[in-house]
Amino acid sequence: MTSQGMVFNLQRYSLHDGPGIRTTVFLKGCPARCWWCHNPESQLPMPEISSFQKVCLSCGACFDACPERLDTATTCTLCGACTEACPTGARQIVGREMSADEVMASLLKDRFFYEDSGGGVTFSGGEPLCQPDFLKTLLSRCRDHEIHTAVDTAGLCPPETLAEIAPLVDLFLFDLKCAEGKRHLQGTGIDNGGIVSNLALLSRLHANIWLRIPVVPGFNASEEEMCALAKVSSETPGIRHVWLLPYHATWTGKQARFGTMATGATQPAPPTMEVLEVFAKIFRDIGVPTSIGGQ
Ligand SMILES: C[S@@+](CC[C@H](N)C(=O)[O-])C[C@H]1O[C@@H](n2cnc3c(N)ncnc32)[C@H](O)[C@@H]1O
Ligand code: SF4
Ligand code: SF4
Ligand code: SF4
Repeated sequence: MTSQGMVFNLQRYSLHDGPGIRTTVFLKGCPARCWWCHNPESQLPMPEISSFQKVCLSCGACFDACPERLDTATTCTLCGACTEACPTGARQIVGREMSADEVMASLLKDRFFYEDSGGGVTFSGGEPLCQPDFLKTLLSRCRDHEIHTAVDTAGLCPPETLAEIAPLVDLFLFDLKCAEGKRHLQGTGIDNGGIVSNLALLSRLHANIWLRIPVVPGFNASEEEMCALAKVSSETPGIRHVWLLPYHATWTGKQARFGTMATGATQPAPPTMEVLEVFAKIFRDIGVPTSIGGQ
């Protein structure tokens, strides 16, 4: 099993990625390009330079320090000279190769919080199933330490990978973003056929799945779409709970940060609580336990 992987963040005291107090390990790399993704820095599988314009003083120190004169598109070697020269932290390298030992040392620091709160460790991203060997190593090591694990995934992997990982995981947070194939492709850049069949496969292998649905205006925030997703939820045996995650617009600041533009993205207003309650009722009316927000 691989003992090295590409990590872009380790977030301690996380309260929204499963039960209790958790540490969330964000693995870098995702084949999808959801335009609303609040972690755009997770998408490329390799380290990258970020430049957060909101805290940039335009002082030019990064330009002066860079042997390539900031020609990042073609010649950046990720040497880090610009990030060291930056006085505000506006310029950073995101993503670094970490060993399983390093990650575990960090996770074990909080094991008493996990035990006291009924929490544990969540692997997210990016798409954590894109680094299956590293993920397997970390899941096995957590199990050795009796740490509860969750995997936050959009099901973007071959079915064999999912089948191998499933027995090592205590809880799946599985995203199904849209039941309608064409709309899914337009919003995420990925066909949902493999995701739907992976969810069906997982429901035969695992009895503890929470389905998470980001409610994104202009993409899936309609009664028609929620009815279709509610039907899938009620017909999929392992789904214990559905969470409707209200869209939020933190991605807009980050898009500036990474210099990438989302496809055709305007910034919609987040859904109101009234609308979310109407959507939640659609699920509850057919017997699917449903909450609003992440846990
Ligand atoms: C960044 S994703 C990483 C895991 C996996 N790739 C996925 O999409 O499920 C983690 C969670 O954040 C949610 N999410 C992403 N962008 C969001 C946004 N702008 N508003 C609300 N939830 C968002 C996703 O739907 C998913 O449940
Ligand atoms: S990491 Fe190095 S090469 Fe890349 S932009 Fe910064 S200083 Fe230039
Ligand atoms: S060094 Fe930092 S603050 Fe100065 S121009 Fe570069 S990114 Fe902006
Ligand atoms: S699948 Fe998840 S990580 Fe990948 S782009 Fe979509 S929200 Fe972001």
